[in-house]
Amino acid sequence: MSLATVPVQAATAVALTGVAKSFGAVRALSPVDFTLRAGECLGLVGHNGAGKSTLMNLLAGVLQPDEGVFTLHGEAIGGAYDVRSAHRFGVRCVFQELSLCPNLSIAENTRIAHPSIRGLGWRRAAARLVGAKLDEIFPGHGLAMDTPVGNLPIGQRQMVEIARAFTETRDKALVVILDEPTSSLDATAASQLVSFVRRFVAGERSAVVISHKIDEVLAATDRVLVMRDGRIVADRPTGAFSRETIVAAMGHAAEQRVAAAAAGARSGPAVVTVASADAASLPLAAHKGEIIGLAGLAGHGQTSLLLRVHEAARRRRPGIAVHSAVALVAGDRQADGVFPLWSIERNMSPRWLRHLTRRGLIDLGAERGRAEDWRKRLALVCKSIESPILSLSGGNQQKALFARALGSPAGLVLMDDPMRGVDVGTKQEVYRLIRGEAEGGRTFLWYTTEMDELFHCDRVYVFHDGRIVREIAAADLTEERVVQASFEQAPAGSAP
Ligand SMILES: Nc1ncnc2c1ncn2[C@@H]1O[C@H](COP(=O)(O)OP(=O)(O)OP(=O)(O)O)[C@@H](O)[C@H]1O
Repeated sequence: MSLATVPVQAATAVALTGVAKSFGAVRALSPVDFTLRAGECLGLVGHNGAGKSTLMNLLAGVLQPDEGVFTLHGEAIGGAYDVRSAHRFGVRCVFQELSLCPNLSIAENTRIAHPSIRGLGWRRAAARLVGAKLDEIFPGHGLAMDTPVGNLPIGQRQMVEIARAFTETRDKALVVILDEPTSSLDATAASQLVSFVRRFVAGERSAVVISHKIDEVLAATDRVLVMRDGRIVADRPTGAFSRETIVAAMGHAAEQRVAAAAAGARSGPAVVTVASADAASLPLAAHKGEIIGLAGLAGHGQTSLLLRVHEAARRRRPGIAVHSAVALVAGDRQADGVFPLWSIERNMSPRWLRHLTRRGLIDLGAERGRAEDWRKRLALVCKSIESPILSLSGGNQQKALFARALGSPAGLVLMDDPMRGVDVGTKQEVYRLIRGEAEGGRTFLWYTTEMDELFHCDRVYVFHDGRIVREIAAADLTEERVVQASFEQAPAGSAP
């Protein structure tokens, strides 16, 4: 990187001037100028693969720029800039692909990010610091600091990653980057985080929020930068944007709500039934052609139900009957989704292969053709579908998982909060696809933490504490009903 001093205003916390980054032939970032002011919460939005994470990984010292000048808190960086230098300047990052070690406890993971916690009793000190931060950001989180992180569901892991980034020792957190911080949080935790970030920047500290949840960006930020194909294409105070103008600046067509509830969808045969576990839980049934939403606070049994149904398709599970082949779109793509050493194409095709086999041999041409078709349908941004899956941005990896499930012949598709990190334009395409597939007779069980997505469902089951406490038909669905039911201890029957 070429280094020189650039003049900056006193209130500028970060100025990156003319920074560019390529990965081989992929130009991830054209030279861009980026500034972040002290006391500001900046929203960074753009389509999947626009270059948001790359730009922030440069600021976090994870990647080195090909060219450009860095100035932090008025000081021009005069040498190599890496993760350690970023930490010294108070730059912290909450990564989209969580960076916690699964075999270590919450306290031990905190120590890794904060080397100044040392000496006798470091574990207790780390537990106290991160525990206090969790209490401050997510009151009522209920986490024990000696729990191995790998035992936590993804939403709680995301909370730990966030609290760890904001934890302060003698090293202060001055600039915190949050890359898709609420992608696995339910609405309550997400709004706790937004309130905390507003308090955080009320002093002279700054935050950058990367998100595909546009309403959240509008609520949390002071200014919004829109990126497109490695460039910054719009930079305005948040108040000067609306949801529609942000979506348009990203290069997406205007959003349209897909018609909900296919009339009479329920009349088909049951594809899956789950008996009630006890008197405090309702049974579940999904019929051919139905889109069934699973709602409630994160971690209240929705994912575990999907996994039990998935297992029941292979071997008998008490109380669950599955009358179809199943495909799963994993929500925790790092743990359950991608095959990290395989190409994009190979990651898409495992569920299709049986149908692409001729005389015991895989028809590679057909596999390639189908993968190319899904690449186009989902606007997957990549140089080639033969590239490694890990060369894709997070949202594009998620699209490959969609292609794997939707391209399979399975009659029942299980979706575990599958839109994590997927951009607004692709979501619209996927919603249309799901509705079209349902009309063609496919059944969907769809757990989502995004309230808006429940309105694409024909019926919704609300979970609390591992039980189904409410069934709501599309016609009766309101946000208030879902929120109210999320805190119910026992079934209240169908909505009136
Ligand atoms: N390690 C890598 N190797 C090759 N290409 C990469 C690598 N990391 C990122 N890219 C490419 O750089 C481009 C920008 O990716 P980036 O992750 O910055 O996008 P993004 O805007 O954060 O997307 P998303 O919303 O999906 O997270 C993409 O085309 C991506 O495929």
